[in-house]
Amino acid sequence: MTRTDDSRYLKGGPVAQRIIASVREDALIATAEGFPPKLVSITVGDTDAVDVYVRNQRAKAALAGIGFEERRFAADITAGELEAAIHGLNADPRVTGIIIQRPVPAHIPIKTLQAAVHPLKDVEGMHPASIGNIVYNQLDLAPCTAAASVELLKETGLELKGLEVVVVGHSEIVGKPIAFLLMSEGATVTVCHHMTRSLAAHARRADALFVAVGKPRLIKADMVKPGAAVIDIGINSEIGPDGESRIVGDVDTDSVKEVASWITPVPGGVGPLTVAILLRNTMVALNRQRALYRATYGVADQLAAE
Ligand SMILES: Nc1nc(=O)c2c([nH]1)NC[C@@H]1CN(c3ccc(C(=O)N[C@@H](CCC(=O)O)C(=O)O)cc3)C=[N+]21
Repeated sequence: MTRTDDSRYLKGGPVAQRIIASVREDALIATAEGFPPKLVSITVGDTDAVDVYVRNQRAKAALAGIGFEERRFAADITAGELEAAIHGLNADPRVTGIIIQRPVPAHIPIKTLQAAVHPLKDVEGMHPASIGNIVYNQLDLAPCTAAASVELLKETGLELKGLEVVVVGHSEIVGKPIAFLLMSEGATVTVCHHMTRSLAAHARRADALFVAVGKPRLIKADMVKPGAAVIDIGINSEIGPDGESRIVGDVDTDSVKEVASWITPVPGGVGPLTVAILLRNTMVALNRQRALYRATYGVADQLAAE
């Protein structure tokens, strides 16, 4: 490949900046109209990956003109107490969106908690109703990492209709939503997982290869079709040769970038864009709430706008 290294990289930063600038415009207008958006992040216990994500949410929410509040709960909180806190946030009209950071301690049933978040405030797109909407092709509010991954594929300019896509990983928060989002775009999607018999045979067919399994450097150059787009969603920490901890993806970037036409770097790829999509989802949630408010109370919104 004669292209410079840099041009192969699908960087999340520039796309995230574009999205955050657009979100900021809408957020400032909504705030001026008396409907300031506010995102509440729920963390239970302590995990590094969550702290990194929350830190970036706080920073980017400030840039986007969206209020941000982190609710931290001790790891020994009961599911009932947490559910009560969520219902309190559901009922609070000042709260636009609620995200429950994963993982939560083993004794907390995450699916029950996720379903406790009101669908109108489900800015992660993980409520069963939100996932159902994706199956019905309503894509304006999708799980953030999945939506960020598809957004980066669109940056390649590849025609998605009929595109041969392989998704490695079938998690409910990333792999499965990516498959549904891409099916909605007309792609031909294969989903691989730990029971798949020959991962390499499937991966080598892919015009676009999404990898979200949490295994450092799982995908090697001989598993990638020449010219493919490779979207690396892995966020693995490992100790580098200098003894320092660093973040690496699920793709062996140095070798794969010699075969692929596009590859997302880790860090600097899907991660920053995930945060921007979360903020865009917060504005989608606000607009849905205002539409419901208008439909329910009619003149109330006009009065607020005068
Ligand atoms: N309900 C839920 N949804 C999530 O999407 C979710 C979660 N829980 N729990 C934690 C993981 C982790 N996660 C990250 C997102 C972006 C970066 C990110 O911005 N990474 C930057 C580097 C950040 C830095 O080093 O400051 C990058 O890749 O360039 C990191 C981690 C989302 N997660």
